[in-house]
Amino acid sequence: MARLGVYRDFFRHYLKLEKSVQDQVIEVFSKFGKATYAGLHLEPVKNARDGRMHTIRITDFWRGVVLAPEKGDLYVLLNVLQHDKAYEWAKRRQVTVNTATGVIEMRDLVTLEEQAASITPEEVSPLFAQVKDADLERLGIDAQVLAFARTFTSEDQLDKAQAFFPKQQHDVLVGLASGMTVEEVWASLPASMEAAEIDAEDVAAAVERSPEQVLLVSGPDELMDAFAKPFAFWRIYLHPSQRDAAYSSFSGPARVTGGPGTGKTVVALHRAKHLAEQSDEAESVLVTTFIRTLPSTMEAALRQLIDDDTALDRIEVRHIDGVAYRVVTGGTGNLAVLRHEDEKQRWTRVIRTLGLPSRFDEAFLSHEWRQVILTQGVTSLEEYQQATRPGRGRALGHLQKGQIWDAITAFTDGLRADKVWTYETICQEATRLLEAGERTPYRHVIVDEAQDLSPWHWRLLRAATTRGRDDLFLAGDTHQRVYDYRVSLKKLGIDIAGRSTRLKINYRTTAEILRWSLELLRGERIDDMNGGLDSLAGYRSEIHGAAPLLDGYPTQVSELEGLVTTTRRWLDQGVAPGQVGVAARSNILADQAVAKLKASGIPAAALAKKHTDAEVGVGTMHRMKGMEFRCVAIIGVGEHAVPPSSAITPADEDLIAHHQDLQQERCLLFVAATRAREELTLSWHGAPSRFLSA
Ligand SMILES: Nc1ncnc2c1ncn2[C@@H]1O[C@H](COP(=O)(O)OP(=O)(O)OP(=O)(O)O)[C@@H](O)[C@H]1O
Repeated sequence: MARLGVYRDFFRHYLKLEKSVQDQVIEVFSKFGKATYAGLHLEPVKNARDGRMHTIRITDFWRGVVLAPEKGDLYVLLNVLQHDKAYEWAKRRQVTVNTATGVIEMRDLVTLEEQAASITPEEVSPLFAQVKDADLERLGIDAQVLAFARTFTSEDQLDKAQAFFPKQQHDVLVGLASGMTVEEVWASLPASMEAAEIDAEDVAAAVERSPEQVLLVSGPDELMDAFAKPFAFWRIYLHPSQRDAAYSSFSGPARVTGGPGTGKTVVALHRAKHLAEQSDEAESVLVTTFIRTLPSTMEAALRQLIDDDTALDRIEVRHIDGVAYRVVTGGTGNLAVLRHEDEKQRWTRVIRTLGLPSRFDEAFLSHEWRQVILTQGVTSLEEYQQATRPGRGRALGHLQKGQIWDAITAFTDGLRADKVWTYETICQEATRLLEAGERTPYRHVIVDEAQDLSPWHWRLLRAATTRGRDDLFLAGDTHQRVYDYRVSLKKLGIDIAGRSTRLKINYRTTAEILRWSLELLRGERIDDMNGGLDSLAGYRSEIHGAAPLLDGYPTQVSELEGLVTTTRRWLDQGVAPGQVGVAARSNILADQAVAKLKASGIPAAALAKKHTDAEVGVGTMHRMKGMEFRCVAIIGVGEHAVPPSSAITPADEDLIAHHQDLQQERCLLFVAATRAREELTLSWHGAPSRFLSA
């Protein structure tokens, strides 16, 4: 009986096929197991560079490319393309066995040879001058790739070679070019083997050794499952820099940074797996974040990633506020948490009772409490008088600080007396309890979207984690910060010096969408949470597609009509409704979009509610955090809506806060735009947002 493997890279391409072709792919291959070679109707490809390339009929117009090793009954579905393209693709490709790891690898042999022939040697110093041939060979670089790589003088040339080099060899070269040592790259290779054990001719054995590249399915059910959740089966293969960040041992806190879509969450998940598999205590690994929607998706992803139930049980995935809540309640009982409206009323009462001047209104006081008092951990008037107020431009005199301190004390005393809490006070209390106690609940803590945590969250995590090797691991990107907190990790006792990895390849978004999105942040000075500035230098995508579409409309009614047309176009192209995301700056507009789509017969639901794969997901830009969709429409990007004036401190009131608010709004639009995998549209009515004018 024939056995089938699916090349993992194909899953990404599969998503873009029309639904009818997708269905036919499943139909053809679900019968695969029952067939013998003769019954498979595999056609050899004439003039192929690799004689193992075959094709199989999917429909009259589409063919699957299948690798059929000479020995055995194992076949690998490599791609599905239109008839002529399938033959052309198969003709050019060659499958070989990597000499260091024994896994299979594929190259576009024809392009590689053409490119190699067109090279004129340059006078500049070569990119890999420091690396010896013997080391490159030990890392699995074969003679053809080695000869070509020796001609590279820039990372740009190496980038371009990605299109035709074998993936693992390319990854090795990228690792070396980014400054990793030969030993570091060697350690990052998935299970390197002794050269003597590798039979370069035995492709079937190599396929068996390549679970990261080929998903071997045991029968039609598993095949259906894989095609029903293609992303899950495709996300496993890690780049050396990702593998290094996820699987290294660090002497203290470490972090991974990188622009949107570079796989930081994937790294965080692999790190959780790695630490849990190594650990021997129950529930000793915490995975946490400030983004409400993330814990459930991360938990589901961990279940897919980890087979061992014992390791899985050692991991707790919890929202950061939930971590604090559990420490304070001890896991039983409830705390009364103040609603936003009630907090406002309490501030108003305090202002009235103390007769504060009108400039110290409820918004000012709640900001001062969070941004200065809680952020710096101020506990007395004396400390407050000394405290600097970065980001709070309005100067305060001694007397005024006294008034504000009285108001804030009255507010917090009131909370205590009435036994009501805010998430901040729960966090403070949890930290106090942990610092006073003898045991820390976690041995390892992994934080995703770390840029959005506040100083009191960091204090809590520091107090909750046993200090030592691999204690804290942060994944984040300050270019995506959409909340107010700017922290210095070092000042909070979290020193990541020398233990930071920056990822550069965006696996989600096309180069066209990325280029457009990056323009939104051009010239912005973005901090790195560690006293310096962050940079996205070298950040890139190797996937290509259409440029974003920008559309202005005369009225909101016509703009929402436009949204319906765009969404229909995507659905007609075969995009599943759940793979379409609609983002708006305000909840009101998001609700209107849901209503309009539904009234037009398009299934849609708010992302805040339980949104299924059969519905277009609509939400605020904040809600889009950490998500991804094949197609994204950002609506209402008008002059007054993005940024909304309510979110921007007036310049004459506080210039620093004004600039920070504007930057945060730009980051928010950047986050929404970079959720799109393939297509992005932005629309507005009236005049466009000032962010679009660049
Ligand atoms: N090595 C890889 N090969 C292929 N796909 C990858 C790889 N790493 C990550 N991806 C895919 O790229 C997408 C983005 O990954 P992920 O969500 O982890 O990125 P991120 O850096 O956390 O993004 P963001 O900061 O925008 O939330 C996902 O679809 C993921 O499966």
